[in-house]
Amino acid sequence: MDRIRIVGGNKLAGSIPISGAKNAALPLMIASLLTDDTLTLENVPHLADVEQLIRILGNHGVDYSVNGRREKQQEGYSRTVTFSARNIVDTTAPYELVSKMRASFWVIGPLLARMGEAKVSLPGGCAIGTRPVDLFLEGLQALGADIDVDTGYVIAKTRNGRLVGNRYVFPKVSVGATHVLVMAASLAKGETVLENAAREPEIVNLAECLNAMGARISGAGTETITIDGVEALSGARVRVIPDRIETGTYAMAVAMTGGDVVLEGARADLLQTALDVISQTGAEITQTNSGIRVRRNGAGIAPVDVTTAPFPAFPTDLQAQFMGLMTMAKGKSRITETIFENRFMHVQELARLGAHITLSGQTAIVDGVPKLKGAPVMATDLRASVSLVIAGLAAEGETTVNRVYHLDRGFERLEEKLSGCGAEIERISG
Ligand SMILES: CC(=O)N[C@H]1[C@@H](OP(=O)(O)OP(=O)(O)OC[C@H]2O[C@@H](n3ccc(=O)[nH]c3=O)[C@H](O)[C@@H]2O)O[C@H](CO)[C@@H](O)[C@@H]1O
Ligand SMILES: C=C(OP(=O)(O)O)C(=O)O
Repeated sequence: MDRIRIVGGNKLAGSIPISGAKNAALPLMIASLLTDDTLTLENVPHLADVEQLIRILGNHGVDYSVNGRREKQQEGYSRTVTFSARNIVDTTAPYELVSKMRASFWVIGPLLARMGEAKVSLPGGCAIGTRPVDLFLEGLQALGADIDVDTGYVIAKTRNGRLVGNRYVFPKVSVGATHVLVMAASLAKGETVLENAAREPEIVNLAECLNAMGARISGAGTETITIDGVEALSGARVRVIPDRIETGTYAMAVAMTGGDVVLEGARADLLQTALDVISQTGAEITQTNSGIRVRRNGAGIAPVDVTTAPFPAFPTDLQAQFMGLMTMAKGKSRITETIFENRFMHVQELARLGAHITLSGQTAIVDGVPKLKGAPVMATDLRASVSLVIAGLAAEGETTVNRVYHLDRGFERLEEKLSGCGAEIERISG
């Protein structure tokens, strides 16, 4: 199993290209199931989750081809990928495929809307909480689907071959359930109004994609989304937005090690709350023509309290990384997680590097220390793993991060991007 070896202490300086967003690319790829035409996606990141979803879509009959590459771009960087679901050959998404990645459950929306039926295994994914699917099922039922759950599978059928538009109020904000209902309602008969919908930029990217395919969606990015269903969707060419979580992660790395880095292609409007918080810790953040510049000189890291919440608030997917940064703050900070009940798996690993953190329910109290010391660590999920990388970059001596497959789910060429800015970081295979 691969490991990442880091020798900490170097400031970061230079530029890091920000990849296409994993969490936007996945729903856009799934949207290809809604049409028998070709959907071309630009800026698709080269990640394990993307490869896994390609396998899942392939099982339903989706062909794909990689036909474009940015100039001077090396193998493995974000690329243009074409998806074609001319014939759906299977409406079942089996356990063996779906259990590896939560977002693969989302195929239920387009399969049901286009084919009138879907049988999809209950999902797996990162070990960050129980992650039920009740809102998906309730929402699809509101659009007229009959749903059964049997032997680990959700079996969904339309009554007369087509979903029917309706008003649905999410009892709780859910990114995934919003993606699924927006996709499903696009092909439903009549109008759907989704209230208390997720407002994440990835929802906006999906709505832009569906509208380019001929859907009639308004209000994406607000809490009320209106979808006027159409009979069929066509192909389109759409660009995946830059990854706001990767952006925030590298910004926090610079805020922790010190230095001066331009995050090429990053968009501040996708993570303004997180950038404001990083500024409060003492880093200087400016939007430039080419991206976001992050600088921190010798001044110490100021402690800042944060609470995760749905967009536009501070994202849960940056909570672990921010905790990494706060381990070396000059004082105490409180980090409260409100989205997932078990997203503190990094706490005990950060402690191995010398961090002082105590947990009180859903709040972590981080008592900053003047220095961390390298150690072998491992994490059980994607963002927790990268928080250990950030802490390792600032720690004295050598840190080895095990279970790199978590990082490969969501960070394209992580060690290359960081070593390009002066970090001593390498992958050790085997
Ligand atoms: C691939 C992808 O885009 N993943 C992101 C997506 O996950 P995902 O879409 O799974 O997250 P949700 O927004 O659905 O989850 C938010 C909360 O709602 C709960 N819930 C959700 C659905 C449901 O049917 N019932 C229910 O109770 C969840 O357990 C969680 O407590 O949004 C999360 C919240 O920003 C991010 O951390 C993930 O990185
Ligand atoms: C939790 C995440 O992904 P998933 O929803 O696929 O588990 C993530 O991207 O941080």
